[in-house]
Amino acid sequence: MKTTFKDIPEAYKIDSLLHQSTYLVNGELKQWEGETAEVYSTISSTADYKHTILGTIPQLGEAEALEALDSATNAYNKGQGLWPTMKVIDRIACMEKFVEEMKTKREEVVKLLMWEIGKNLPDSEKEFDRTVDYIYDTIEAYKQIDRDSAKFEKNSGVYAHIRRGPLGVVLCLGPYNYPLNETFTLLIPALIMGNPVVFKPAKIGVLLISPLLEAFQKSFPKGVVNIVYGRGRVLATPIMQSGKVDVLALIGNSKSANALQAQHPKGNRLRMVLGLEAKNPAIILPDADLDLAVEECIAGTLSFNGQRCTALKVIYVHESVVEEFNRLFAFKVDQLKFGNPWEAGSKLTPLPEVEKPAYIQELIDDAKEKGAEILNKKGGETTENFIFPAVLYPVTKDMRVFKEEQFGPVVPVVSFSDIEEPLHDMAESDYGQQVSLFGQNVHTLSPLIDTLVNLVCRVNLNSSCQRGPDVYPFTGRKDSAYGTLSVHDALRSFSIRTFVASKDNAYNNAILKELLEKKTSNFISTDYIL
Ligand SMILES: O=C[C@H](O)COP(=O)(O)O
Repeated sequence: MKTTFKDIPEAYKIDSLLHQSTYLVNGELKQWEGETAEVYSTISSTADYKHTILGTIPQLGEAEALEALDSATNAYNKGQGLWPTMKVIDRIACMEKFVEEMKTKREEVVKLLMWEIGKNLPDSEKEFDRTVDYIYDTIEAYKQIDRDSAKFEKNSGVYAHIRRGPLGVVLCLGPYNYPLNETFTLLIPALIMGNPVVFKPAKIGVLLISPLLEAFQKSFPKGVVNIVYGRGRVLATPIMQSGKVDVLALIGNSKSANALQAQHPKGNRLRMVLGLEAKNPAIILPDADLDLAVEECIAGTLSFNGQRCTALKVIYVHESVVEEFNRLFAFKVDQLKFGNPWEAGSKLTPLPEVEKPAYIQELIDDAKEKGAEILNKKGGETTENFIFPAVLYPVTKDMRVFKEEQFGPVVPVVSFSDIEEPLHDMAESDYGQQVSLFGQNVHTLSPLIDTLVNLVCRVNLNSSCQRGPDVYPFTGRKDSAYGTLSVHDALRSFSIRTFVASKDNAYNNAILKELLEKKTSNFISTDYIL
């Protein structure tokens, strides 16, 4: 498929290059006149369907990174700064102002999601709207946090009121596949709990943050949100080495997380909230509804071209139904429409990572050399920034596509004769996020689910894997995650529980009453008896 500028509808056109020349530090939108880097677009604007230049972003240096860090450090000021001591209601007001400002930028951000990362229009709109909802839900959850905690059982005569407060300065690094939504699942809870943030957007999906810079600047006190652009090793390394980061919040890969953690003087004792790799399997049992399994596996493996940590990355099918599954699945994959993100029905879109098609091709070649075949007619067809998903079968454990997190459009199918085979692989895997289980017999499913919940954190019954709804815990075992995200859990991940204890309940209650009347900075739940 070829596309030229003339094919791009007026509403989605970008007429000139986008030069982001400011960054946000200490409440100021600072002008940058130094080195810049080109940002590429995944959209074809030329007949030969190449990645094209969309604009430029600043490449800040170590000095600017440390300036941003100092600004956040001052806003925290060892827990005595403006942000951690601000009254709860005032912090909520900042967040409410921000979300109102953000909503005015929907059109711009959605357009950039399409141009920068190639996410199709419905999913780009969903990413924006889901983020807005996430912010509102976070505000509501914050008002309720810990209210429903169980009371302490033992009556020792010590009375307490429980509080929840911030942890300190957060370094926030987001992913390219959900540059707005997933980044904000770190940023928003961190902020509302009273933690100032230094945020560096990912290399891809960076310009779409620009329309929001001003909203951040207008809504939060100085130093609370700092946004810097540039190379991770230039910016994040000195920030981590300074030892001033209290929480590393990252969605990305474990290699980066390990490297950053090692740079921090506190190393293993550093608090972290991490969303990392996964190799979520689908397991299709002999009695599965195959039509349903195929539909769900299409969405699970290939939504946003498979570039989701929650994507299904290997499909295990019982040998008794593998032939039928493969036939139905391969046929459906070939029906998926490839096109630019705004085109109606585009399920597959150009890939934002320049090197991704070649990488996927390597996985295909390796699998073919070791005995797998491409089952679908279009599998492996390429243009410069796209490769049509290949369904590979039979995939075996020695193949790279079985071992690596492909994070792209290629689907390995493995057949099994005994359920112990996929269970064994899952137990041996470095990852443990989710699984999709397809079957109908309750007596077979229930013991299996009991086993699976100790291998992963979410079992999806007759449905594909996903993060949402955002009120559910989002986490993983082993190298898949550290800490838990979701509207409610993330508030806890970015805070610590403290309490005030007294043997005199009347006195404790009087203090509590006073604090509540004055509107405190840390959320106070109801009182407890220890
Ligand atoms: O890339 C990982 C995301 O958490 C996936 O989120 P999603 O399941 O909502 O697409």
